[in-house]
Amino acid sequence: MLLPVEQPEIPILKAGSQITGADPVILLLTVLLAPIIVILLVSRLWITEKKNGGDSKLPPGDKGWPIVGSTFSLFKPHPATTLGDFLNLQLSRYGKIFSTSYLGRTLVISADPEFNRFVLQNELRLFQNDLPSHIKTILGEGNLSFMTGETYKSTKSLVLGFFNSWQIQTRFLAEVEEAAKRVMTSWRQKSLILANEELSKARNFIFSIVKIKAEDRKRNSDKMDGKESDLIQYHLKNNPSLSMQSICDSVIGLIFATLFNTQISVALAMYFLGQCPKALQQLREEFQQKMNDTGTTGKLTWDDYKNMEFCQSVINETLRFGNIVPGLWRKTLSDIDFKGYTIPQGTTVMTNIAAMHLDPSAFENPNIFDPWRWLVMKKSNNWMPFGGGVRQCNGSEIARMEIAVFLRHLILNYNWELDEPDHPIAFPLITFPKDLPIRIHPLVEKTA
Ligand code: HEM
Repeated sequence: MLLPVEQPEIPILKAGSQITGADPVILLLTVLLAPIIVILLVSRLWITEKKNGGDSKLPPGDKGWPIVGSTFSLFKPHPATTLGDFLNLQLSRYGKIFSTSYLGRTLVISADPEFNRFVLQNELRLFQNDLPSHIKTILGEGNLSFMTGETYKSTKSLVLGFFNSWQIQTRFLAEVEEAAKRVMTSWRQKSLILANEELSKARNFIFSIVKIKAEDRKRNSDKMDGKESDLIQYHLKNNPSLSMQSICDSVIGLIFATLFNTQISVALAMYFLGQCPKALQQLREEFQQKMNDTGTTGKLTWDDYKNMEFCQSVINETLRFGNIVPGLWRKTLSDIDFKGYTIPQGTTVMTNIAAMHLDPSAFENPNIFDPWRWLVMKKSNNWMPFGGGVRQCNGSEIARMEIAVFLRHLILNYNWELDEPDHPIAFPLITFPKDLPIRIHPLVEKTA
């Protein structure tokens, strides 16, 4: 029987955060400045409205408070497997495309798959990436996601195809297996682990391999033999105008942010599978069957990985229900007409991927972790964990393979259960507040 995954209440105030007393000077200043602030807020909002040509053809919606708009409601932490109160309310009031505002700017939010595909497929022509600054700060500069215009186009052309090449897939597979093995072996000495923290060690291990390679290339850039055996060499050969430092920065920046997504995906899969023993058992049987079929010494091949149907379904479902990237941010480059609405040039648009993933009209019982649905439906227009259009994730195949490798090592070697309640929170990046404490029990039979 499938059980809905527990959706806990999220505490808003932390202990010790209450206001304990009021300074008279601050009170006086507040009274004097309050009317000025209100006038500034209202006029700022009015100016913004004027600049956007009025609201007449914008999708309907609630603008929230002056200047701050709906910022606090929009970014309020909530379980990653839900949409949160704000989005649920707006979607039920205004439908799948609605307007709101954040930090004095109009924001259109869409849960409509047709509109979202239109937005993502018209990147660079009608839309441009427009991440909020706090997300940029969290992810770090030097990331391809923040580049726009010509810089983006030339950098993208360098990485395009590279991540999907046969060579990188097979080479990366060996490195990921090594990272998974190291981490899992170290667990043999423990019974209680903080899974998310442990997985970040694997992420750092993979990251350190890239860093060592980048530094090695930097020292030996004049001795290159012309073979494009990795991304760093590829950059060196094909983009000689880029400085060595910026090549290293871009590769490191790129890998660092993206490895976080994979780390959290594995943690999410462990969390979901831990609550769904039937799926865990079926996955274990598939892994064991594959090992028996190939008679290998435990090493996973690319073909094995591709042919594990239930494992692929578990990954699809984890990416749907976990909502690792809940929304993609864009800005309109011209006025956009869609379904009777006009969205003025310069408006921020958020394609809300989480709302598509949790839409009951697209997924039956969307609040249930049900990997079996993918054995039947195979694919869905509403499933977009890797985005779409030119910015679609270049590492989707590598990410899926990494998740499969980690799950395989984990499931063939351990049983586990949650030691105390924890739940993935959208904060805005996904986090487990307690780092996912799990109790592990080594299996003695077949190991990988
Ligand atoms: C489960 C893990 C991952 C998820 C859910 C994920 C998701 C995404 C999403 C939604 C985007 C689109 C961003 C946008 O449109 O603004 C993206 C972009 C990207 N991802 Fe991933 N990603 C994952 C792992 C990876 C990995 C492991 C790599 C590389 C090894 C990678 C490389 C990239 C790159 C290079 C882009 C930028 C594409 C561009 O801006 O043109 N991703 N990813």
